[in-house]
Amino acid sequence: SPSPSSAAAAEPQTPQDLLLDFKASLHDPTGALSSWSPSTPYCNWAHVSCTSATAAANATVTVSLSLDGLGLSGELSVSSLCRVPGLAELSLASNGFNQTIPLELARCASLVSLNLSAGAFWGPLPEQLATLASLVSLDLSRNSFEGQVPAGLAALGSTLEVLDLGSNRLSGVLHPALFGNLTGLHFLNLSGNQFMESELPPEIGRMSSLRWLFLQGSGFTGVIPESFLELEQLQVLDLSMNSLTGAVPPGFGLKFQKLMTLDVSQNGLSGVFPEEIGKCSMLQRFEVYDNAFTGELPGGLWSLPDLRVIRAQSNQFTGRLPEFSGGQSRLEQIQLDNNSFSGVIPQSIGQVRTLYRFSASLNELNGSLPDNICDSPAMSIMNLSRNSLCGTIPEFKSCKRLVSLYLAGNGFTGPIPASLGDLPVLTYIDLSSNNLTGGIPTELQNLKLALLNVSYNHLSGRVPPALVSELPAVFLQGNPGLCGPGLPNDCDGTWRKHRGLALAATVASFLTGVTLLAVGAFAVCKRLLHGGEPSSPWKLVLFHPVKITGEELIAGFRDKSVIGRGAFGKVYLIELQDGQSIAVKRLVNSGRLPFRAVKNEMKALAKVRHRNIAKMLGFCYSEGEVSIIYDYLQMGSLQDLICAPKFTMGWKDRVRIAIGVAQGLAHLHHDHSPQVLHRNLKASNVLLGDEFEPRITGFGIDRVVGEMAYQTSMASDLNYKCYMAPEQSCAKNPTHLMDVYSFGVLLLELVTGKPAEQPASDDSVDILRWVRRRINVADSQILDPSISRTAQQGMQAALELALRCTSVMPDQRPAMDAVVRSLCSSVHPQTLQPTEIALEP
Ligand SMILES: Nc1ncnc2c1ncn2[C@@H]1O[C@H](COP(=O)(O)OP(=O)(O)OP(=O)(O)O)[C@@H](O)[C@H]1O
Repeated sequence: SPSPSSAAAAEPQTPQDLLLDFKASLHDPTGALSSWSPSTPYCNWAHVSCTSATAAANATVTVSLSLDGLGLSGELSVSSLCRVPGLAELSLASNGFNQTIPLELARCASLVSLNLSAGAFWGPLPEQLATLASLVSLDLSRNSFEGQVPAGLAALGSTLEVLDLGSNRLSGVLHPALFGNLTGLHFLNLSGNQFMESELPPEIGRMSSLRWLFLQGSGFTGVIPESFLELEQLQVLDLSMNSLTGAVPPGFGLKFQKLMTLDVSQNGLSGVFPEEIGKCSMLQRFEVYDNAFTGELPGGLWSLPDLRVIRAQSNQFTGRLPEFSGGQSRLEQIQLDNNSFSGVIPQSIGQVRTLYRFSASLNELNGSLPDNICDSPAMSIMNLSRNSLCGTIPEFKSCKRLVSLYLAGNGFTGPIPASLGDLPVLTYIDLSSNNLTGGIPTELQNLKLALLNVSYNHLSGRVPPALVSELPAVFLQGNPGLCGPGLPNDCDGTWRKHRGLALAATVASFLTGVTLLAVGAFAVCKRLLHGGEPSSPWKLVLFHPVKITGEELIAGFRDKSVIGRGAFGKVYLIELQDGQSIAVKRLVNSGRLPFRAVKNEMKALAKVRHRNIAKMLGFCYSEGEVSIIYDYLQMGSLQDLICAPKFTMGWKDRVRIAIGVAQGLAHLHHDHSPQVLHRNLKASNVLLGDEFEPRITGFGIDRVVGEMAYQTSMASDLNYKCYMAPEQSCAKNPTHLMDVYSFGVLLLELVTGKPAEQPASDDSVDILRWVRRRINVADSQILDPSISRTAQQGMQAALELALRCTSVMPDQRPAMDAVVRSLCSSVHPQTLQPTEIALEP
């Protein structure tokens, strides 16, 4: 029987032991918890703090753990942690746990604050969290939680003050019962859950203590409930980026005496905005842009003492702009573009000393610019383009911070003020399409301009030399009186000659255009006559002996020879006269790179030689169209196998395929300099040779077609989105870790026996979501049931590896050489020998 000491070791009792047990479950690469040692009292450990309720020796101690941003990962084991007496605060925020919420957390009964934000957690939100009856603050934001917000969380009741579920992948409808009960909330954040399909629950309006309400970007539909009018404590209300419709309820704002920020922009709201908002004396930001509001902006708004920002662009607002209470106004930004405001620009605008952006383009403003328009020392962006303004442009002298000045598309007359040249940071000037006269002031040469568009005015005289050389001619055109080198009139009286030349050039370019059109039409006709074949000359480049000519290759592009098709084009099987078979991928969007560039890339790709990489035999090039020639592998692809009516391959063969693919990918990543990235790994790009030896194909296509064409083709391939790493859509550069992610998806296919994208039947989710939804329930439901139980251990290891490869955080994914090692160590060497496969018809 175990000795007392070993029993104690198995089941730690002191807070110290319990915390050390918890630490043991963490991976702590930077040693942030190295001070956690049995020799020091735990209250002195780093990131642990203790407070005692009374000074008495036996006082209850409350413990706080703040492990934010320590680079921790690992499989959290919280069962011992939850037994630490007095554990009141736990923060694991900004780490990389990549797992579901451990259900044992529900046992941390004394927790007052739980922060798991940005911890790379995923999976459903467990209802069990509702057992944390003392919880005041629950922050689960910025993770990948999925599914509905469990109605059971209502049991947290009125004790809960902060609930942050923002920036997750939560979906479905919000249960009204949830909010009916959480009456103590001060802070509610459901924003950034773009898959939510819910109306705004009126019950939220009954949370009378709410101060911060963030509901933006979460797919909310319907109207703003009237009950929201009662939220008297509100300081911030953000409903932007949803699909809300209808009018804002009358009286909105009447009770918002503490409101500082209101944002309802980017919805489908309409009607007149209620006047009462103009009485919210603490309002600082009023953002209503991109809606369909009509009528005037609430009059009281303009004189609110604290208002800094008005963003009302892209609505249908009408009316005149009011005078400002000059020196008292604290307005910093006024954006009114793309509305129907009319009347003149208020004289007092220059007195608003804090104003740095004033844009009201695309309106019906008229009259002239006030002389003092640039008196605000902060003014930096002014855009009044496309109005009906007239008169002369005043001297701009005081606004030394002006960066952009857009006055295009008005009726301004007179000269361009030379004083613009004295504004030290002025960089963008657009004065096009006005009636300006006189010359372009030489003072403008002092500026470091990125844009000077003065086209379509009545300017004349010599263009200052520095400006001619730096500006595209289009920004000067439409001013027949301007002259200078490179312009139709070079200022030397040779205008006529040039005009003659210009005319000749126009005629010549017209004729060239006609000729090109004719040639183009001829080429198209020729293509049509020849069954869609591109015209020669062919350039056939072979890296291995293949007995084929360009003509024979093109003749082989027949519909009946198509054996596969993907986003990048169709694959044709062509049988050569000597009995050899080749597979030719005819790229549909070849990016039209020049032959030399394509050849160089092809050569580099053809040099990649490995038993798990498909052999590239050569390529054919014609007018930018590229076809790649591969060895034909008669077993087809892994996808063909997995999608067969019954996929009954044993685990041994599956793991051999996985190892082969991993080895091929590791070769691309680690044995080439510069590194070769696949960028399109999926089951259809894993071909099978003799005895199911896998061969990776379709890699490096981005290098052949160019990034633009690659992106376009990838974007069109909705079927295989699930192979793409989540960061792919926003990352600047591709990385090998994106390939690792795709490999992880492929490994999941082998473990589950299911194709990556599931047809509509199986609740039409992709494989990763399918797996993640079940992972909390039981791993045995994930592993392919057709495989004998004896293989379970290996499959389980492969499942875990696949989940690591598909981690949402790229730096949590293993490199491919580590994947190879991991897969190889999970199998018996004998497994690597091929065995028979049973593929039922
Ligand atoms: N070299 C080959 N030998 C035998 N069959 C092939 C070969 N190349 C492709 N195939 C067949 O064609 C199918 C589709 O291949 P293709 O490369 O067009 O698919 P994809 O990867 O979906 O497309 P894309 O690379 O454009 O995204 C494969 O699943 C396979 O059945």
